[in-house]
Amino acid sequence: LSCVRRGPNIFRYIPGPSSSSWVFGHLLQLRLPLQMGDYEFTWLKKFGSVYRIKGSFGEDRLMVADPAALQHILNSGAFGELGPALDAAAYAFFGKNSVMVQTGHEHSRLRAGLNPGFTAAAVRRYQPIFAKVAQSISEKLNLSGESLQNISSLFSIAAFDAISEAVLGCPKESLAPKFVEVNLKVMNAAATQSPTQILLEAFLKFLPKWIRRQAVKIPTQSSRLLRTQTRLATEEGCRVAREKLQAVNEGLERSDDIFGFLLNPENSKEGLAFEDIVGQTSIIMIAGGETTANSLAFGFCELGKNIDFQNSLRAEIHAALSANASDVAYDSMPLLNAFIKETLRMYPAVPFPERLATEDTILPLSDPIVLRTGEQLTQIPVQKGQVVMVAIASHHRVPLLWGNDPDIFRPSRWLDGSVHNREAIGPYARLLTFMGGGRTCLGDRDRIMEMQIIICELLGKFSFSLPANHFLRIRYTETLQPADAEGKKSLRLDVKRLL
Ligand code: HEM
Repeated sequence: LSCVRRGPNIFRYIPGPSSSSWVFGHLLQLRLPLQMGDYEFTWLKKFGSVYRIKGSFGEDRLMVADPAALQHILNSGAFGELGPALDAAAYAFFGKNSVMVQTGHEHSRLRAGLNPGFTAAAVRRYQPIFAKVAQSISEKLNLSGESLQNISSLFSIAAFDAISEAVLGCPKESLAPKFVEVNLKVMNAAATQSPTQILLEAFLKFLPKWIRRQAVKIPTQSSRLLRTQTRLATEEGCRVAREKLQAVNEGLERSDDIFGFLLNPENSKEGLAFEDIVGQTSIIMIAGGETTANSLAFGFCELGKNIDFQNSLRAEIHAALSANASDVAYDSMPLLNAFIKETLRMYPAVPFPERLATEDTILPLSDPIVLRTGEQLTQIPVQKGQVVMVAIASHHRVPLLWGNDPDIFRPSRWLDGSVHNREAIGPYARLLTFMGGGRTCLGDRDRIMEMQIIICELLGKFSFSLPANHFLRIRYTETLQPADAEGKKSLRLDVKRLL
């Protein structure tokens, strides 16, 4: 039964959807559907948790949602690089020194140096920052005479404020206005995904990595914006870091934000250089801000749909606040945490990152697949150079793992035993939202805390409902984004102050 067929042609026999476009394969259906998952989740139901799709120009790719295969991809070291398009995008968005574009020893060195800034103890220091940011959203809602609010843009600004204070140690008002403006614009640039862009990316895979990474220099409007953004991020990161070092030289106390912490040689046993630290400004500001803002927005949309659940969650919040408003035990609130987990399950910010096999390897499978030939396969041989999709969003909808209604937003699944208790691959709640293995997201702990604090503050004081004729589009724009019918980032909710 457990046969392993070797040779490059094995993929031909792996079932998957048929494609009518040799040029695009399935990339348009995957990346530009009206609603994210329109095709992907149908394929998952039809072909199971590992199937073949077509990339551009006839390329075969695997969509992988199977737990054992994902464990291998993320932890074995055999998939040591990002896929070509993701690598070029990460390089363009985050710059050449960012941890995400490093590989091998250099990646491990940077991770080891950065980790101490993101431990649970470190994250607890940021709690007052998140509380302040949450209150500022409340104040904006209080001051606004309108009940209809674009919640997603409020969350974007708040998440940027939070990251700016927690990481750089300064309010966004003290950053260069151009830097702030460009950062807030840059995710909208990602939203300009089009067939042309996907085609351009398709050509990149034929080029060596160092040339591919120069694609950001092609003089288009969006690459100009990205270049400006990484330049300004490095300049602002350098300026802020220099000011911190100077303050210490003048005998002032060290700041305990992430940069301040990492610039202290006592905290960085791996000896991070100045450039190593400031080189992370862009990834932290962009990856950290938008992902959180959009996750919150999707969560509030679900609250707007389910008023009964919203009321129950609010009752839990009021009880926790009245028990101890100055030190809320967020992790001990069952509905709050079930709600956050369900939001991150249904709306994983990065739904299908690519990985490249850097050596020949064998993918083990939890669930055998049946080839077109009728043969059953418990392992798939993968050759060096093969691109696979880490199908996070699909993994989160495999019925065996999450219960028989995985397409439904149902926080109670986390409380009634529907969720699997297999070995976790990712760092949080058996989800893969923050990835897993050596490239696990660095910001997972503080994002959970930020979400807990913002949800408690807002739900404690306001009610949220969906306006009539509401339409939410879930767009893939490198990350998942809530959008209106025209595809513009937006989520409007009716907000009412509670008496
Ligand atoms: C809800 C919020 C967030 C989500 C869902 C999220 C998700 C992810 C995912 C899926 C990856 C892996 C991408 C890949 O390798 O293809 C990643 C990487 C990363 N994230 Fe996050 N992220 C979030 C917030 C943050 C925050 C707040 C920070 C920093 C303060 C952060 C910093 C990073 C960094 C530095 C990496 C690169 C790690 C590496 O390549 O070794 N993220 N994130």
